[in-house]
Amino acid sequence: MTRIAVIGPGAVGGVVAAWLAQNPGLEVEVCARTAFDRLEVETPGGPLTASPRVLTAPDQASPVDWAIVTTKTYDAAATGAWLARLVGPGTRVAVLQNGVEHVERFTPYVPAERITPAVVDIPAERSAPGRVRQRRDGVILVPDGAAGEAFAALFAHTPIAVSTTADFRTAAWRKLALNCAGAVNALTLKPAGVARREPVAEIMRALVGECVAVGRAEGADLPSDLPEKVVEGYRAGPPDGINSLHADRAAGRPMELDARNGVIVRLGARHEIATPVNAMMVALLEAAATS
Ligand SMILES: NC(=O)C1=CN([C@@H]2O[C@H](COP(=O)(O)OP(=O)(O)OC[C@H]3O[C@@H](n4cnc5c(N)ncnc54)[C@H](OP(=O)(O)O)[C@@H]3O)[C@@H](O)[C@H]2O)C=CC1
Ligand SMILES: CC(C)(CO)C(=O)C(=O)O
Repeated sequence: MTRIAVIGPGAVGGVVAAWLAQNPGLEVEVCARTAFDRLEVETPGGPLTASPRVLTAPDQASPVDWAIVTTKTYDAAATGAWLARLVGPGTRVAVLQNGVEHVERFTPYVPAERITPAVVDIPAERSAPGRVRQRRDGVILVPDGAAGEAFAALFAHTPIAVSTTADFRTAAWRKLALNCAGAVNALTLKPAGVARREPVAEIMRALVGECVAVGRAEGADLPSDLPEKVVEGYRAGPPDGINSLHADRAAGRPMELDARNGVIVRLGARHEIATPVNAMMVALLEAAATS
């Protein structure tokens, strides 16, 4: 029996835990901050339920085969307290978060060679603890190699397409390009359809243009038409789709501003690349969130 702990069963974690728990060969538990009875996920194919064991304090945890991190990037320290109990000699840690610093964020708690970074594209929204709407079956990308393959195998029974890539860096920067544009939704508190306004799309293109410049300096292979492609993607998707930065601001939670826009400014400064539009978004959203 493979033991899996999902740390942070929110939107992404709730989807992942519920799907993994459908395989009787996997023993799934969730490490939660807020307790709930069971997971109820509205998937593209219909309702899905699961009743994994719910742990609410790190001292209830013991070593597992896989620890899957699905907390927000700003909750890394609290996640580290779970990892201290969950990681034993054979444990692998998969980090399913946005941004491009999956490994750096967790090396204070786990050796880098134990960490499998993952790019997650599963749009999901949480309405209450344990209740999630999964908008698409979704995709997860992990690096080539034994750990990536073992992680992908965990999802073989699910409709989530998990695959490995030889160029994880590029995959992560491509996702960051999509996410940095989403700051516009958090600022306006308007879902994806706001991208249909041309002046708003122009701001999104500018955010992504800076991301492309910095990503290339960091070694990612990013096409010049990515800003346009990102806008097209927003316009083609459900107009009422709410990204997780927007969801955080709307709920009064902290936002992953540093991981999604601040990182472009930080790494841009290292390469002497100007990033005024991302810096402006960070400044405005920080100010908007401060009472
Ligand atoms: N939502 C989406 O569509 C997508 C999100 N992502 C990325 O995935 C990551 C997770 O995002 P998302 O699922 O939206 O986030 P959510 O806020 O929905 O879920 C995070 C969960 O972590 C829990 N948590 C916080 N602190 C702790 C703790 N100390 N111990 C245990 N659990 C804790 C929260 O608990 P509580 O219930 O108490 O708040 C919450 O359930 C982010 O990096 C995000 O950018 C990537 C692709 C899509
Ligand atoms: C782009 C999107 C909505 C889906 O994968 C996302 O990454 C998020 O909400 O954080």
